[in-house]
Amino acid sequence: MSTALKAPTYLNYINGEWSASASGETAASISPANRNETVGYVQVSTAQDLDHAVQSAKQAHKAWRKLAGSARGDFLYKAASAMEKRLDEIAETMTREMGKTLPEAKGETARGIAILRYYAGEGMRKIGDVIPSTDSEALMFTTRVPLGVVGVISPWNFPVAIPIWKMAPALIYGNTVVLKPAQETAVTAAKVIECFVEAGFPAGVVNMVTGKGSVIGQGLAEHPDVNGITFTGSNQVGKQVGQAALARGAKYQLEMGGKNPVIIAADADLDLAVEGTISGGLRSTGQKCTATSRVIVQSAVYDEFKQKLLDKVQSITVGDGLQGESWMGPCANENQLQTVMSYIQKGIDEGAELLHGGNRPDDAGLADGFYVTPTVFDNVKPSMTIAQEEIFGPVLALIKVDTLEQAIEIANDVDFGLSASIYTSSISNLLSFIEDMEAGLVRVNAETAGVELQAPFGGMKQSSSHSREQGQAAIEFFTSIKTVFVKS
Ligand SMILES: NC(=O)C1=CN([C@@H]2O[C@H](COP(=O)(O)OP(=O)(O)OC[C@H]3O[C@@H](n4cnc5c(N)ncnc54)[C@H](OP(=O)(O)O)[C@@H]3O)[C@@H](O)[C@H]2O)C=CC1
Ligand SMILES: O=C(O)CCC(=O)C(=O)O
Repeated sequence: MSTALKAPTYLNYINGEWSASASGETAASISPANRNETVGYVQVSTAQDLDHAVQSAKQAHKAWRKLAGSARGDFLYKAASAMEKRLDEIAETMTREMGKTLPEAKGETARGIAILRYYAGEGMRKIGDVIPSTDSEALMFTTRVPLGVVGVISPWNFPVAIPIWKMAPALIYGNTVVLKPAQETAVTAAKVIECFVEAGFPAGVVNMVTGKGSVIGQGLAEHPDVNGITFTGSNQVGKQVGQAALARGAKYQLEMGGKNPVIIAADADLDLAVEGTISGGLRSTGQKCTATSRVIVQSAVYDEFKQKLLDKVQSITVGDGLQGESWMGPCANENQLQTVMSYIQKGIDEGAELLHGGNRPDDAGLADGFYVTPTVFDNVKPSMTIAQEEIFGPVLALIKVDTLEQAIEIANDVDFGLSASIYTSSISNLLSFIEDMEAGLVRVNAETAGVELQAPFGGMKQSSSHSREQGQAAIEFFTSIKTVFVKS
């Protein structure tokens, strides 16, 4: 008799209850470290399930919006405490389901908890301004009201932090939520929702429906009772979501791709720059929208930087993120692995020189996972595909330039504008960079990734719908301003 336990099945969470989809269908969520391991089964939901969740959220909104902000905040504090107790378990599930290493998963879960606490506190902060009226007998001020029902469509690369940095501000400002997490990481999402359930949110305030993006994600974007849609993911899907929301007059917010550059100036601390390039480009297997992808180096230090970078990249251990010795886990899914491999081939075909990696690891123990070795290309021209398109994998493209002006020009010569960094010791270099770089996040002597939850986050150009998430900026999306004029 087999003693192997079947992986658990996770349900939708609708109107305060865990329920199976009307479809009767489930999908296996597998481990990218070993395709033969199933982490859990998740619901493949229908439009009918989604509608039930949206109607529950609409009904619950009536009472939720009437609560004091501090009372809503209490629920978020409780969710944070529930999650803190389960930090290790949730992080381990994330690593098994998505592939990032356990320390990264723990860091992300801790960040989710901190985001919940940050927005819990927002319930006590001001939501308007008094504005002097031209009528001396009148009182004029602004206040803010929630949108209503908010649809959250989240990706697999930050399965805890992204849903939370969308749901927590939505909730604190008085909206109710329907979450559609990426199907790849729906087990981790279910565990996040379990923490909200433990916090005792009223029925219908928080809902989760798992299923295909084309059915549940698109369904949310098109649903007439969903008042706001917040999305993080690919450019292509983001634009579709935005168009669907716009077509029916709903508010939307899109965070999409990046093609983030790091500039290494001739006066940089090269050891620091190497460290930041590796951490920014290769942690999470390069699957961050803020990941470093283009490494633009001044010719005076190009060879020295390249050698130092290679020395470090060669020592990276690729393996199962649950194993302590692994520095870099697998790609999150097979599609992503194939995308990365095809970009590597394109790089070779277009004439870039493959300096390191570019293949699957030859360790037989990794054959069932979606692993790729950390990859460095030399002699990359700014017009090459690997210097223009988001790869979302552990691939660094080295580009040589003579001057800082040239570096910034090349850094800006892409469709995206999410994050960018420079390593330099010169004030005039860093001032030019801050002034001229077209990116929503510019960082000096620090890697391109690394978002702080209390600061606005979002991109320029094709990277976003030009709104900002996180910090106090979140209030702009999740509320509408009401201008009040009172005369006795
Ligand atoms: N900016 C970022 O942080 C991210 C960027 N990406 C980029 O996107 C590429 C593809 O990744 P992928 O996972 O396919 O990203 P997607 O944009 O397809 O997925 C993001 C979210 O959108 C959902 N979705 C998919 N199709 C639709 C639709 N028609 N309408 C509404 N929602 C939908 C997905 O659901 P489901 O998972 O169920 O399909 C998921 O929840 C990556 O290679 C990377 O370049 C990916 C993830 C995050
Ligand atoms: O760099 C980060 O911490 C955030 C990255 C992010 O938002 C994303 O990849 O979607």
